[in-house]
Parts: sequence; C-alpha cells; structure tokens
Amino acid sequence: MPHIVVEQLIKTYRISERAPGFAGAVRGVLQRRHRTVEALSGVSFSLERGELLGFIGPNGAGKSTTIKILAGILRPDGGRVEVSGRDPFQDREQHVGRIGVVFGQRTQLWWDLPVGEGFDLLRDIYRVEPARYRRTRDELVSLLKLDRVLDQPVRQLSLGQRMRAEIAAALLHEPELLFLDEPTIGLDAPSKLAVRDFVRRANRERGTTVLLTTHDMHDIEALAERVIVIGHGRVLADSPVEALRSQVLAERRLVVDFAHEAPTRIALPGVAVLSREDRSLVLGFDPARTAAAALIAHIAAEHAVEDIRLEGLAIEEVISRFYAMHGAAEA
Ligand SMILES: Nc1ncnc2c1ncn2[C@@H]1O[C@H](COP(=O)(O)OP(=O)(O)OP(=O)(O)O)[C@@H](O)[C@H]1O
Repeated sequence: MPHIVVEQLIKTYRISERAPGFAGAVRGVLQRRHRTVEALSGVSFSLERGELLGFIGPNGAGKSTTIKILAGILRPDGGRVEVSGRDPFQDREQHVGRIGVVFGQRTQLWWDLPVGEGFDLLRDIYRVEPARYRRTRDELVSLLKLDRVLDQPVRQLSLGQRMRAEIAAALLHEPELLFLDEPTIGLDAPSKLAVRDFVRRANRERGTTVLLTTHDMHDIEALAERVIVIGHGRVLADSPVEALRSQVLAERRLVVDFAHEAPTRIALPGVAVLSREDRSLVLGFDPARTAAAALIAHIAAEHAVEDIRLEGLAIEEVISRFYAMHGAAEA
C-alpha cells in the first residue's frame, strides 16, 4: 500500500472582499462580498514508503495547501486523501504522531523557551517514552550540531541554527513521514548543505518518507529522484528528474576543444554548430538522430581533440523553461 494516496484533491479558499474607502467599509459590514480562489483543482499522486519526493511549482501553485491537507491541518473540499491508510483530517490525533512537519517560514518551537526545553515539551506532547526520547534527541543534537544552542531561547538563534532546531523538533518522535516546506529558505551555503545531508540520511538510513517543497533547485538536484511539478492547482508533471530534463530539452549540447582550428560543420544527422571560436565548438544535437557516443566517436576519429564534454541545462533553467512551456507561473 502506498504511504500517501491523493486523488482528485480540490481545495477552495473563500476570501472576503470589500470596496476601498469608508463607504466600502460600511457596505462591507452590511453585506459581505466573497471571492473564491481554487488552490487545488484535482491533484492526484501517490508516494511509496521510503520515497523522497521533490514537490515543486511556482508561487501560488498549491504546494503548501497540499502539505497542509496531508498534515491534517486543512480539510479538502473534494477528492480523496490517505496517509498510511488513514484520513489525515479525520484521524488527526493518531496522524500527528506519525508525521513531522517543518514550515521554513514558521516556527513550531516556543520563541521564548530555550531549545532544549522546547524539545522536552514536544516529548510530553507526543508522549515519547523517556529513554527513547533521550536517545533520539542526543542523536539529533549531535547530527545537527545543536549542543551549543540547547540553552538559548529560540528567538536568539540565527536562521540556520533555528532551521536545524526545527528539523530536530520535527523528528524527535521519530515520524515515518516528513513534510519539509522550504527547509533551506534563507540559509547560507554551509547550512543548506548540512540540512540536505541530514535529510538524505534520514531518508536513506531510517527509511523516512520525505515530501519536500522548495524553490531551490539545488535541493532538488541534491535530494530528489522524482519530482512532481504543480501549477495552477494541477499536477503538470510527475517524473524522474532526468526525464523532466529530457522532456524540456530534446536537444543536448557537446562542447569540443580541438588541437587545431575548429571545423565549421559536423556532417551527421541532427547535429548543428551553435557557436564556434578558433579552437572550440559548441554543438547542439538530437540524441534520437545521432547518439552522443556516435557523435563523440565521429569527432575523435576525424580530428585531434583536446577536450570534449556533454553539457546539460542546469536544473534551474530546466524548471523555469518547464514553467514557461506550461504557463505555470502566476500571471
Ligand atoms: N489561507 C488562505 N486564504 C486564502 N487564499 C489562500 C490561503 N492560502 C493559500 N491561498 C491561495 O491559494 C493558492 C495556493 O497557495 P499555496 O500557498 O498552496 O501555494 P504555494 O505553491 O505553496 O506557493 P508559494 O510557493 O508561494 O509558497 C494561492 O493562490 C494562494 O493565494
């Protein structure tokens, strides 16, 4: 049985509107006007135990709404959602004990309490058995390098320290499923690496299922094998990261540095010179017409070559092209 099953999920928000100015305020009191925003318009996917899924999409696509539904915080207006065979909203009490949630923009710790005391409170809330709690806490404190901040109130922590504390807090009760909503937002490079490394280990070593949303495509490249792209409340793609790359870019690039002046053309089907400098060429080629290996073999047989490398588009470029292709970004 999959860990998460989501079928045709629908969620609409009602927003009250009022006309500007005093008259608008008065009219608003007498007669409320509402507008609806369809955040999810039929989202379907499933996730197996132990998977690490990148859940991406432009601003306003519906990612956080989906996570809130999966976490049992929001009730969907339509469709089916099951996590470990349970309805997250209906079975909230059992559900919260099995999941961990990190919202990068919000804290689940107590602002004025020292980090260590916040952890102890979570132990009580989740009713974690004391010996087990100590073991898990000590492990998390050491892996996430939190020993020096345990006595500090959360409000005094740097963003990187706070995020590491948040991740530890979400894992103290050893959840089998972890939702990470923008866990690396605003972090410096070493902190990002530390968070990524930790998430990878939790997934590989403990088998924790992870659903990760992020705008940082390096997170995706470093962690996710599979991505779901959502836009305008719908799933636009659900595929391995590599497949997405080739879906966006049929053409691939080969850069060749020659030991002599670069030729002006390479006479093979589907191969074009994209740019040329005295000793180097950038070639675009369609791998369906000429495979990379055949192209490289052809060039090496005909010319003295100093260096040759295949170039893919950076994942960031792949995703932004994908959003553009599907008109996924907000207008
Ligand atoms: N509490 C709310 N009340 C009204 N509208 C909301 C609420 N929460 C989200 N929305 C709207 O629902 C849509 C989806 O929002 P959601 O936060 O799920 O997107 P997201 O993909 O997480 O975006 P981002 O990348 O900007 O965080 C947006 O149009 C948003 O304005």
